[in-house]
Amino acid sequence: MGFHCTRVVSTPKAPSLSLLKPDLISTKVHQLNKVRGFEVKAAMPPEDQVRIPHVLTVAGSDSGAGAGIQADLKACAARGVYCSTVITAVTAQNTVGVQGVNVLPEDFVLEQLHSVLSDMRPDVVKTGMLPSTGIVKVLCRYLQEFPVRALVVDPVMVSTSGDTLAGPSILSSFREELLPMAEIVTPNLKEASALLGGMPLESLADMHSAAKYIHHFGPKNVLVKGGDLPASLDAVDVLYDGENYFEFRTSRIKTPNTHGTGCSLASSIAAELAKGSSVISAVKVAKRFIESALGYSKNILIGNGPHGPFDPFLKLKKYAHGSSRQSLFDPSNLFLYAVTDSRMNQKWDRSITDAVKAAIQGGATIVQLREKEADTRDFLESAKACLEICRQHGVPLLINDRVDIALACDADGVHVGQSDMPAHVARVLLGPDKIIGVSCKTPEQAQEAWVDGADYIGCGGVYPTNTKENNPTLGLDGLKTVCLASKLPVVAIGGIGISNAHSVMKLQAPNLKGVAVVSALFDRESVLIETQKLHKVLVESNTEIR
Ligand SMILES: Cc1ncc(COP(=O)(O)OP(=O)(O)O)c(N)n1
Ligand SMILES: Cc1ncsc1CCOP(=O)(O)O
Ligand SMILES: [Mg+2]
Repeated sequence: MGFHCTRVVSTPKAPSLSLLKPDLISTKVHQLNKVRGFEVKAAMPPEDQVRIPHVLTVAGSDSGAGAGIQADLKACAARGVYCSTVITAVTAQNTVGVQGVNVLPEDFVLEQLHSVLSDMRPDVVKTGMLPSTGIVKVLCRYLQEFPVRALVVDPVMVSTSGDTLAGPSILSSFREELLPMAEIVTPNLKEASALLGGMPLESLADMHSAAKYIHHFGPKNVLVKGGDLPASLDAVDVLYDGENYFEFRTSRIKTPNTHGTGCSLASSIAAELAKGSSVISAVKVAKRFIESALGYSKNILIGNGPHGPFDPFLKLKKYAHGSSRQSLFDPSNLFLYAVTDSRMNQKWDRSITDAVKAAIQGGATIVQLREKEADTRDFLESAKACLEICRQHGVPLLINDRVDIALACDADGVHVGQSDMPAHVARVLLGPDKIIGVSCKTPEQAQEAWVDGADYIGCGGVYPTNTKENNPTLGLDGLKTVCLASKLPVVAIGGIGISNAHSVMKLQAPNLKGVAVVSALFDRESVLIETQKLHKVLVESNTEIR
C-alpha cells in the first residue's frame, strides 16, 4: 500500500516542529495566540469562562465513519464532551471492509500531538489504531511531557470486518510502554488473546484470567469485552481493577450495525472520565449508552456490507426517507387553528382521534392537543395516534404545555403560556426545527417570545370565554396592539367562532394570520360541520379583505 500525506495548514513557517523542543514550540503557539484574538479570551472574566470536559483521541480515520476518529467524535459529542483528534492513519473503509490504509509519518503524528497537547490540555487521551511502534513511542513520550488525567487504551488490532489495523509487532510496545500508563485498557477477546501471546479465551472464566494477566502489564483497570463469546450467551464484559471483578451483563441486540462499537465504547468511557466519573461508573454509563444506540439503530440501512454503522445520536431514523414530517413552520398554517379539549370530548363522548380527524376533514390547518386532565400515559398514546392522522394530511400537530409529551411522540412542536416552560428552554429541549408558540397578552411578552426563539404567538382572549378560567379579555384593540408590536405571526384566540371570526380578520392587523378555536368546534355535536362553517367564514373574510 502506498503512502501519501498532504500538509494542508502550517502556520507559522518553521522548521519541522519535531526538531524543536516542546517548550520552544509552546512559545511559538503563545505568540500566535497573542496576535489572533488571544485578547478576546483575556478580556473574558474568569468567572464567565466555562471549562469544558475534553477528550483527545489518537486514532485512525475511517472513511465510512462507523469507527475510528469519526466514531470517537460522534460518541464524545453525543455524551457532551469536546473531542480533539490526532490522526495516525487514514483508511479507505466501508461497511464491507477495509480497502486501504495509509499510515501517517511519525513526525506528523508528533506535530498533531504537539498542537493539541501544548495548547488545549485535554483531560483524557483515548487511543485507537496505533499502526506502528514508532507512533506508540512518540505518544508515550508526549504523554510524559504533557500528562493528562487518564489514558484510555483501546488496543485496536483488527477491524470488525477482520482486516488487520496493527500488526503483531505492536504488541510489545503496547505491553511495555502504553499499558503501564493506562487508566483502563479495553480489549475484545481477540485483542486480549493477542496481548497474552495467543492464549485461548472461550469462557467467562477465561475472561477473568485474561483480565488479571493483562493487569500485570500495568494498566489500573482492564475491561475484557465478551461480545465475541458464543451468541447463545448474554453479552458479558469483565472489569478487573487489580482487586475486584465486575461483570456487566446485557442481552444481545440482534443487529448487523455494530461497526465502531469498540471505538465508541472506549471514547464514551473516556468522555465520562473527562467529566470526573470513577472508572466503574464511566464503564456503566458508556455501556448503557452503546446499548441504547445499538437498539435504536438495529434496523438502519447504511451501505450494502455486513457491518453497518450505528447512530449514537438516536436521530437518523427521524429524518429517514419515507417518514413524512412537517417541513419548516409556515405561518399560513395558523389560518384555522383547532385546539382540542378533553372535557368537551368527554361531554360529547368522542375520542380525541375522532375529534382531530373531523377537524382536519373540516379544514383545520393546524391542531393543538390541549388535554388538561389526561394521564401522561394516555396522553402520549393519544398524541401518537393523532400525530399519525395529522402526518397523513400534512397538518402540523402541537402539544399544549407538555414538552415531554411532544418529545416522546416527536410532535411538530408545543404551545406554551406565560406560566409554562419558558420558550427559550423549550427551544433548547426541542431543537431548532420544532414549532414553538407562546401565549402573549402584551407587546413586551411578544418581544420576549421573539427573543426566546418562538415561531408564532397566540393572542387573547379576544372575547370572553368559558373555556379558560380567569382569562382577561383583551378585545379587538388589545389584539391589534399586540399584533402591531409583534415580530412573529399571530393567531387570535378566545371566544372566537362563526359569528365573530369575520370581525377579527377584518381588523387586518399586521401579522394576524388566523384564529384559534376550542369550543366553537369541539363543544358542538358535529366537529366536521362546525369546522367547515368556520373555514368558509375565514375564506370569505380573506376574499373580502383582498
Ligand atoms: C394558540 C394558543 N394560544 C394561546 C393558548 C393559551 O395557552 P396558555 O396561556 O398556556 O393557556 P392554556 O391553554 O395552557 O390553558 C393556547 N393554548 N393556544
Ligand atoms: C386557551 C385559551 N387561551 C386564551 S383564551 C383560551 C380559550 C379559548 O377557548 P374558546 O375558543 O372556547 O374560547
Ligand atoms: Mg399553558
